[in-house]
Amino acid sequence: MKPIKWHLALGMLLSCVAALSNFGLLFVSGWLITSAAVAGLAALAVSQAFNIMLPAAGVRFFAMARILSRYLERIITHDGAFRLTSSLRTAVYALLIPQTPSGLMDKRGGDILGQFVSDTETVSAYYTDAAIPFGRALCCSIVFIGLISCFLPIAGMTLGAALIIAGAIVPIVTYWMSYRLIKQMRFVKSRMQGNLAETLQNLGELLILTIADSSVNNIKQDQLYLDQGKLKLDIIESTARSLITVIMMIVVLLVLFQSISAYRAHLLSAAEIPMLVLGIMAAFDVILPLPAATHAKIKADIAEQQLQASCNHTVADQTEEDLFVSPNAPYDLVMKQVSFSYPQQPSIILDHASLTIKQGEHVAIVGASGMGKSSLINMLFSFYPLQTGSIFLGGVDVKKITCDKLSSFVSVVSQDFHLFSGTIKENLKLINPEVTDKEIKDVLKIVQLDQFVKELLEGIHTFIGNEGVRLSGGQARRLAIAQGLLRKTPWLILDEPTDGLDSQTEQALMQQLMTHYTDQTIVVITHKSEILPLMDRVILLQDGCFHAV
Ligand SMILES: Nc1ncnc2c1ncn2[C@@H]1O[C@H](COP(=O)(O)OP(=O)(O)OP(=O)(O)O)[C@@H](O)[C@H]1O
Repeated sequence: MKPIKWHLALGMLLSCVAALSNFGLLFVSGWLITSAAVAGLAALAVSQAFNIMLPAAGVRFFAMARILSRYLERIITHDGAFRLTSSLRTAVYALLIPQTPSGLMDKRGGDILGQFVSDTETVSAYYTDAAIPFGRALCCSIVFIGLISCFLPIAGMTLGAALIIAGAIVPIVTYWMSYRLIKQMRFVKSRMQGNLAETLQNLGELLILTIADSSVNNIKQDQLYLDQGKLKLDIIESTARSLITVIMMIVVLLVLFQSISAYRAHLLSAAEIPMLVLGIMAAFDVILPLPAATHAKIKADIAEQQLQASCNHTVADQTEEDLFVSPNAPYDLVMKQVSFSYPQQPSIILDHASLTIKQGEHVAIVGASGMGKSSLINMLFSFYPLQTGSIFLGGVDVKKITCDKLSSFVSVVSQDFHLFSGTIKENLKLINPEVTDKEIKDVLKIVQLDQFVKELLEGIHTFIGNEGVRLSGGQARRLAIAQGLLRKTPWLILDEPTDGLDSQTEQALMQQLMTHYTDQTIVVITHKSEILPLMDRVILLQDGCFHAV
């Protein structure tokens, strides 16, 4: 973060230099043009050679400084904003990941994606779109008032009062008028993104159920609200800008009258009158972007609140030392007096339940639907806190084992497994890059996919589509099991591994697993009674307790 800070400070400095150069350019040009007009350029050059050369050089200097500083400012500030976005995204990602999935339980995928992409961008844009305009306006205003006061103190005071009204009061009123609307728009935008993501994801089902139209209508309505909101914000912003312009015109007129009076009193030369007037106009150049900057600030404030709310959930209270905690062999699982229910859910999944599974055992967990068999995986990985009791793996409380570490000991093939958009081989290599073609062949044989792959024109190089859409449900599930097997962990948990398989393939798959993985602990969560005889032990989960069958 330290190098970025310097980057951001340099951007702010260059932005101020650009604004001061612009002011200097108009200020000095005003003097030069009028001097030339009043005295006649040739006569002036002859009579006041030094005085004409100096402002002319000043004009060139300020013109060059303005171009150069604006160019450098753009490069530095935008580079700074990109760096800020990337470091913010990294930080948000690092905070979001450990919460999975309990901290994100009340959020939708589209929402999280929207937050990750647009909120981080909006917060970073605070720097270019809000911090720089406000910082520049503050710093430069002090310089402008000081300079104008040197020539005509009353003009400096008039400018000061006007800058306070235009640069502080107008933005405060803009903030007050826009905050609620922007907040509501942020909410509607997030809802629309969520709806859009879900509609696209489930388009097939929505079309079959003929409810796609209502989804599309919801999205259209939200878009309409956003368009109308954008129009209102534009009106507020342009009204505020117009108000600033009106204030500027009034100040210009006032300063003009004050300058003429000062000229008559021989306190000011004729050439200094347009210089002050042009200076006043240039001073307002730093105030005009403030209504837009106010909107950027509101958006960044709201985005920051949302990000903080998302990132502040903490799940496992692990310490730095826990990063080095590892289960010890033998990797037996011991559950002691565990009680568990999901947050804000009345049903009790486990009620002071105890269970031991020894390393190398092949165990089936059965029970009626909704009893909480799959939830055991969430408990093992500490995704949700237990109400009572503890779970130990290899003698270590799983609460102390980081998710990363635990997953190097336990592979889970859940019911909602995930396949990547790529080939069969790529999906397997992604899980274990070291895996050889021979190992791939062997594992495909174990999961009963060898024959199917042999018949494919491109074999293991066949593209399976997003989430494996080009495979049947049973084939996709077996590929997911192959992924789990290639992780080569001491523990393998398979949630409904034979769902969607004919009984012959089911038996062949389970037999292969049982004979090839004798050292591995295999826990199968299942409803299929046909595979139970192949297991060492069957455990029934009923009414929050484990029962031997
Ligand atoms: N993430 C979650 N948040 C809140 N409640 C949940 C969550 N996951 C599951 N549940 C609830 O917990 C209960 C147990 O669900 P679980 O999926 O563990 O049951 P199961 O025995 O595996 O069911 P099935 O055999 O049908 O797969 C259900 O009532 C379910 O609604």
